[in-house]
Amino acid sequence: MPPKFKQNTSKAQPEATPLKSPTRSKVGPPVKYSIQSNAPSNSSNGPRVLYWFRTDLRIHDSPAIHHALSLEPSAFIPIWTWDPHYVYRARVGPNRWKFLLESQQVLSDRLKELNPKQKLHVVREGPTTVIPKLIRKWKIDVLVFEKDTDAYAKDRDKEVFEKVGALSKELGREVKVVTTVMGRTLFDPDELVKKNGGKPTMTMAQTVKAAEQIDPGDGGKKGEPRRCLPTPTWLPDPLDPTEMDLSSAAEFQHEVPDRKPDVNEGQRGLDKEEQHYENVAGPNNDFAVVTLEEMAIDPKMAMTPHKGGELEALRLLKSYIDNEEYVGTFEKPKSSPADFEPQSTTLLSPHHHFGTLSIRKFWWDVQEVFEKRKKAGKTNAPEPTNFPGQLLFRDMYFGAQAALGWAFAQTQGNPIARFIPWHLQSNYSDSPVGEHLLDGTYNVDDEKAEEYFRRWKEGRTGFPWIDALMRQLKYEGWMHHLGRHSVASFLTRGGCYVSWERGAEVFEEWLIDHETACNVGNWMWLSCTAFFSQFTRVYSPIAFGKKWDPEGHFVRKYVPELKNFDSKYIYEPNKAPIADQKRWGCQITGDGIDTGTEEMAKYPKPMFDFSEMRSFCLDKMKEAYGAHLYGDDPKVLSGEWKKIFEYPEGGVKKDEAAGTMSKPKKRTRSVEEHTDAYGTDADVGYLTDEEPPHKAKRGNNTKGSKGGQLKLDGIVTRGKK
Ligand SMILES: Cc1cc2nc3c(=O)[nH]c(=O)nc-3n(C[C@H](O)[C@H](O)[C@H](O)COP(=O)(O)OP(=O)(O)OC[C@H]3O[C@@H](n4cnc5c(N)ncnc54)[C@H](O)[C@@H]3O)c2cc1C
Repeated sequence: MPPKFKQNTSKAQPEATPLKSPTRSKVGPPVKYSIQSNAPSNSSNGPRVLYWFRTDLRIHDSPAIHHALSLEPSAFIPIWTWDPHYVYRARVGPNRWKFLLESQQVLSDRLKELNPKQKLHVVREGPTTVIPKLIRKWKIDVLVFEKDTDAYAKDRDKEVFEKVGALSKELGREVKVVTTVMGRTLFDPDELVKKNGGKPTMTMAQTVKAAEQIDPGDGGKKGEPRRCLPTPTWLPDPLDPTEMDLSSAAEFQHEVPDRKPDVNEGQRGLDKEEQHYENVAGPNNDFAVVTLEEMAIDPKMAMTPHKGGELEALRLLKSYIDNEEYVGTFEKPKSSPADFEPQSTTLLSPHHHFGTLSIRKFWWDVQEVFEKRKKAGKTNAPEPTNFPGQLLFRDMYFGAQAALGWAFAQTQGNPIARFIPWHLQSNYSDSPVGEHLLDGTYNVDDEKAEEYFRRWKEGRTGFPWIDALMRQLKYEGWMHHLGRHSVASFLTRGGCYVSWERGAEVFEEWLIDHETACNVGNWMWLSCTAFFSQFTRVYSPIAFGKKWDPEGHFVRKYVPELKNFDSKYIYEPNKAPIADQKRWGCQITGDGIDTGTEEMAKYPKPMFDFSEMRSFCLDKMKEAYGAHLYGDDPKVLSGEWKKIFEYPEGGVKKDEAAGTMSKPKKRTRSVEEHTDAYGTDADVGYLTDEEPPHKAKRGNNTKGSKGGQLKLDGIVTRGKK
């Protein structure tokens, strides 16, 4: 008889042997739960288990699935709840929806492979209302899900706990709620915080020190993430279809959510009513995965070439792991932000976010490569710039977020966020879950800053490196880490002097790998709000791209109107003689709204003098640092900071003459003295001042290939003819 779990070890466990103590094998999985290897049929007297998938859309190395199956269920019902919070209140663009829906479909197919009666049951209602109803209707005994330390998730899960507790009393029988360890990070973020003295993890050193005190609980060493768990090879049945059917349940009152406010309204694209909440089990009453069309999202707007789903994640991981040289020598600062097809880093981040790839599998597979290389006398790249270091950075941000909750993702009330009187600051409102939460709007204190922000977002700043990166983000949903450095520095302290929160919101909307902890943490880092403070290190929007990609292949792909420009002008096309601009089919003029014609495109001039704005920002940063204010300071919360920085009380602050931001003061030091083409994150070795060699290049890297032009059909629309 086949065991319920596939053993990922060289020594398969003997059949019908419940494992009492965890054992370790080379690649990993100690077996924490007893494995019953009876015939693959439902246990007749086991509990009915409702399994709630969230950010764990996989069957490999899943602590919660593992636990659920160890209960030997008489029925196992895997669900996904279609939470209106993510549909209407969190910013999610078409690309991320596409990635999620693909991931769900692949998961559903994977479940079906394990048992033809199984699938992912998508229930189209918020979890806090639908779960108690499902428990009642399906006579569930145990609800199982994986822990999540995101601020929203914590509140939501607490509410589910309370509601199930109340239901349990009402029904007069025990309904258990089991939350298993978090599978989305290497270490439990709450544990990291505990071992860090109750404080947010703010540096790599703190994170590693805290991790070193955590026992993985599987026989492994302190400081090591726990080993991977086996993949199930069989699943129990759900209930029979008549019992599953919700349409016939008179007591099942489907709650259609309030659509307003809908922060995603502008990007649905199809001129039709949304249908995804019409029926709790979908239009065919079969719990099918929602479609983009049902959400009124135009599939043409979901252009990302990056595919969701566990199989793609495992395929990608294997392709890297098979390339031992790449894994062993990978150093983030040496990977090029200008590489594409393939990119220079793994692009596994969206899979980590949705849990289509276990973060621990990535960790342990890399460790195995390191071991192999060590045995062969080869050296491996050092932490933190190597792959394990990258994963630890991720945990660091999760630890910081876990300690601070909602406050982590905003300035007001945030004790780690240095207060900087940026333009376009967030508006706040009191809220039932806490004081001073972002209300989703921002204050346009300066029209010019608003224009800079719009042009940055839409990739029409007139700086081709910045515009190429922003268009890559918008259309593909991903950007290399150092590209993110460039555009984040440019929007905040190294160009536009616009609040990091505006940038984080755009990333939230467009990234397929959006992860609040990492996004907010990195935006605070790049804007020198928290984690990093060397604000004199500014990325040049010209020199930085040029260093990596002198020929401008990346710019030519994503800003195709410049594709014929000579390399000499590709980063500063405004400097090209007019006759050449005409010859190359693109005039450098305007603000980028009028994109010209097929015959003669238009690309904007730089929207400002970078050197001037850089100096202006440096002065402002110096002033802000001098004031020593943080987000939780009473002067920040009360608005008294406006007096300190002579900030306008409200409305739009315009320069008398031209409606520009208050004039940049001339600095005594030259721009060159400050402008560091690479920037330096000495603390973490993100970047070095060295010439960036393409050391950790992937096998068939096509950087520099002629085939790199992007066919941006429908992207860069040519206006009037
Ligand atoms: C302004 C800004 C915003 C960001 N927003 C996000 C976000 O929303 N979600 C997100 O996952 N990452 C974010 N990052 C971090 C980083 O840019 C991405 O994780 C990385 O580029 C993803 O590409 P990759 O999978 O090829 O990374 P790789 O270089 O292959 O790294 C492997 C994995 O390590 C993790 N990782 C790598 N670098 C970081 C980092 N600095 N912080 C946290 N985790 C890291 C990711 O899970 C990644 O998949 C942001 C960085 C910046 C500067």
